[in-house]
Amino acid sequence: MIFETISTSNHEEVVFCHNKDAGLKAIIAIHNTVLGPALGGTRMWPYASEEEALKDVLRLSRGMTYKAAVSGLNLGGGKAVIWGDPNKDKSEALFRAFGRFVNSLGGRYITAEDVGIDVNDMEYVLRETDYVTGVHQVHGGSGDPSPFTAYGTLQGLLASLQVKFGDEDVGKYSYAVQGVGHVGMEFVKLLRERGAKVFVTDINKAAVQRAVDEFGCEAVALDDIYDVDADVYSPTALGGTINEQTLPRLKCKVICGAANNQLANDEIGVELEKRGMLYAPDYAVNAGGLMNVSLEIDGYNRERAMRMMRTIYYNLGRIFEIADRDKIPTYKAADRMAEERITAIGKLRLPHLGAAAPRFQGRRGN
Ligand SMILES: NC(=O)C1=CN([C@@H]2O[C@H](COP(=O)(O)OP(=O)(O)OC[C@H]3O[C@@H](n4cnc5c(N)ncnc54)[C@H](O)[C@@H]3O)[C@@H](O)[C@H]2O)C=CC1
Ligand SMILES: O=C(O)CCC(=O)C(=O)O
Repeated sequence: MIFETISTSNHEEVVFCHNKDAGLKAIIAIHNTVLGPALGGTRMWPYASEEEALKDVLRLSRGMTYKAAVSGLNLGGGKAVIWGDPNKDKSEALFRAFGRFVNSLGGRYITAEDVGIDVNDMEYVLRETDYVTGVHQVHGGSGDPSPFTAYGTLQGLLASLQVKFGDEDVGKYSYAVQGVGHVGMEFVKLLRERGAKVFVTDINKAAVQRAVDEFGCEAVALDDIYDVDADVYSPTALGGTINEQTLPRLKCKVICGAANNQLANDEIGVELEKRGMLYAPDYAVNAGGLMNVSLEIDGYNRERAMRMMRTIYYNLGRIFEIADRDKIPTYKAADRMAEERITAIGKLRLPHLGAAAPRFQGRRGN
């Protein structure tokens, strides 16, 4: 059953990590390393079952392959999940045990933050392996990638507004933002700074209150976010929120947010197209964090990172052009762009085997 699943999703390697003393149950999935080592964050979540955790890590790691490819990065796709409650189960031992597993892969997989994980957790991982990014600036790292992901999402939004409305006046439009965590809070701040009307929701009531008090957003109940009459829906929490149940409720003209795996399935992408809703493919929009942490490999440079964020605008423009040219939905255009690059470069290079391990210039003892 597991081999069948892995073979259907075309993964290279899936590692089940277990350490009883540390209470670690984690899965690292390496989807594809044709373009380079697999870089992708670690998610900590109280999954209902092992199947759910496996399904999540497989989808997320595949998405990373496409994200790196479409963004022009020399990176493959991988991701990890730790099965646990981020509010209760974190410890130094847990993250160090996890770090050892990451290290054992010799640089084929490089980790970073995702949902439920912050820069302090990566501090422990760094004690066990160099193959971690998004580490504190004191170590020569780039810190929390979320503000970059949010800024990159803004670039994707500008490209989307341009295509849909013919202008890039963020403040003229209204937004329904689902999830005000690390990325979402930064994103609503950027929207409000530009004068936009912003509706927010989150399961974390304190986060919603902060978005209201500090940034002047309007709170809506969790499920009501799908019914809000806003121009743009921004999924910035977990994946799969655009599905058969929510689609008929959405009134927006543009979908542009930072969450990974927003579409429940490909048919939803086709349906969005039919309904004239512009879908900005998630992995192209939310690549800012990946771009930012990837710069740690050669020596982090913030100015370079900010310049890279702008490429998201052009990547989205290219995706929309392909969709228009080939008369295909935007999700498919993004997939096509990514797959063409992997195929072309794959003909030139063999899969990354760890021989040319990432360097991590300028960090710690380097
Ligand atoms: N942190 C980063 O740089 C990147 C994050 N992403 C994606 O962006 C999304 C958000 O990531 P982060 O902000 O880092 O995570 P986070 O854990 O800081 O924030 C997620 C927020 O979503 C909320 N949430 C969970 N389920 C919800 C629901 N059903 N309805 C409303 N709110 C809900 C949580 O309470 C939390 O506040 C995730 O899908 C992640 O994979 C993608 C690229 C990079
Ligand atoms: O931004 C990060 O934490 C690394 C990249 C990543 O995991 C993602 O883009 O989902």
